[in-house]
Amino acid sequence: MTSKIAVLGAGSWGSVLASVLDENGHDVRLWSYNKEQVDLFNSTHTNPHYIKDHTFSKTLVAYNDLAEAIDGAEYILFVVPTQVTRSVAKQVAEILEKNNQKVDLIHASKGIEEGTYMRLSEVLAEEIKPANRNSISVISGPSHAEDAIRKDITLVTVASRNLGDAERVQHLFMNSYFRVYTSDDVIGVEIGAALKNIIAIGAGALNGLGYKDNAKAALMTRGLAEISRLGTSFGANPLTFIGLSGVGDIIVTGTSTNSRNWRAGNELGQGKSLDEVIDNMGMVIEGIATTKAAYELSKKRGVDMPITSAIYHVLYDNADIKETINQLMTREGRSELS
Ligand SMILES: NC(=O)C1=CN([C@@H]2O[C@H](COP(=O)(O)OP(=O)(O)OC[C@H]3O[C@@H](n4cnc5c(N)ncnc54)[C@H](OP(=O)(O)O)[C@@H]3O)[C@@H](O)[C@H]2O)C=CC1
Ligand SMILES: O=C(CO)COP(=O)(O)O
Repeated sequence: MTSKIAVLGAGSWGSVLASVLDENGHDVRLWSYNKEQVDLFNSTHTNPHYIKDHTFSKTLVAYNDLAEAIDGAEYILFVVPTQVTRSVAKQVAEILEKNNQKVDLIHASKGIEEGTYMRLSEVLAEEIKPANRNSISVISGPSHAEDAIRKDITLVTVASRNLGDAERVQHLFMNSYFRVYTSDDVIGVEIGAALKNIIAIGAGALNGLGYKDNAKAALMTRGLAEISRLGTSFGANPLTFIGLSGVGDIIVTGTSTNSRNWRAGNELGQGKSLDEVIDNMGMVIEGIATTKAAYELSKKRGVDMPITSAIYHVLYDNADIKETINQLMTREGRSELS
């Protein structure tokens, strides 16, 4: 069965997810707020700033008018950067209300909203009234756009409070190279997805400083331990953190030069300033804002997150990275599982 799906955000991941859905035969409308990008996409079927050397199918059409993109849609998939999701959701809410339209919501973004410390399913629930929405799902996992667009094997998880809703979303995306598992642990999937970006920045920084495999494995493992501590404090299932949205995503972003978060950390480790790193990337580095949100959240909730705290001080207090690592290494000894 085919569905009408609006994909909001035509950056790296939005255009790849739209392409997967288009290939699966759905009626997909890809929305971008950038008119030039939409015109280029529709005339050349390319999106060169975000996805290099790829021609998209002619059946995938981009829209610049949000109302046109979501008119008649059964599903709306949000793939804009975390910190602008609320503003896009407000625009969507207005249109849905006016149309008296009810949709299923999905998001694929990885972050925590600054200031409110909310997960994105919470942001969507707050902005879009129950009269205009059915389910809210999150799709997440180890999935670099650069690999998925080449149809490399990619496995992700879709989480929804109700497993039946997750199963419907699973069927939208599943194909021979894009395999989707279901979960009802929305909290765990969203927290794993958001916080792995902090660890990816750390792993990149270690690389930039010349540290080798032992150090990176240590950071990723202990990083996952503190993500899991924060997640379970909110009621997440601890097993989620050894799944695709936990260890899976830490492996892919903590070891790959495709990761913007890893690359940002690597450049910081090599001595570049944060402003230089952000200016050069030209794409969203979610881990920067999420480090601040997670650091503040850990303080509020009394959850020990030494790695997040160390990365926060490097990013926001200009702390020296080597000195910060030294402080982590000379902390009092403790039991691994405490
Ligand atoms: N890239 C990947 O491999 C993956 C990314 N993700 C997640 O997907 C989310 C999006 O990332 P990604 O696609 O990579 O990011 P990109 O930076 O590649 O693209 C983001 C898109 O959102 C647009 N945008 C920025 N601000 C606004 C706004 N206020 N309103 C509307 N659109 C806006 C950008 O436009 P412009 O650049 O013109 O400002 C751009 O088209 C992130 O949370 C990321 O963590 C998840 C899995 C994989
Ligand atoms: O989340 C991702 C892959 O799973 C993409 O990570 P980056 O945003 O660091 O590129």
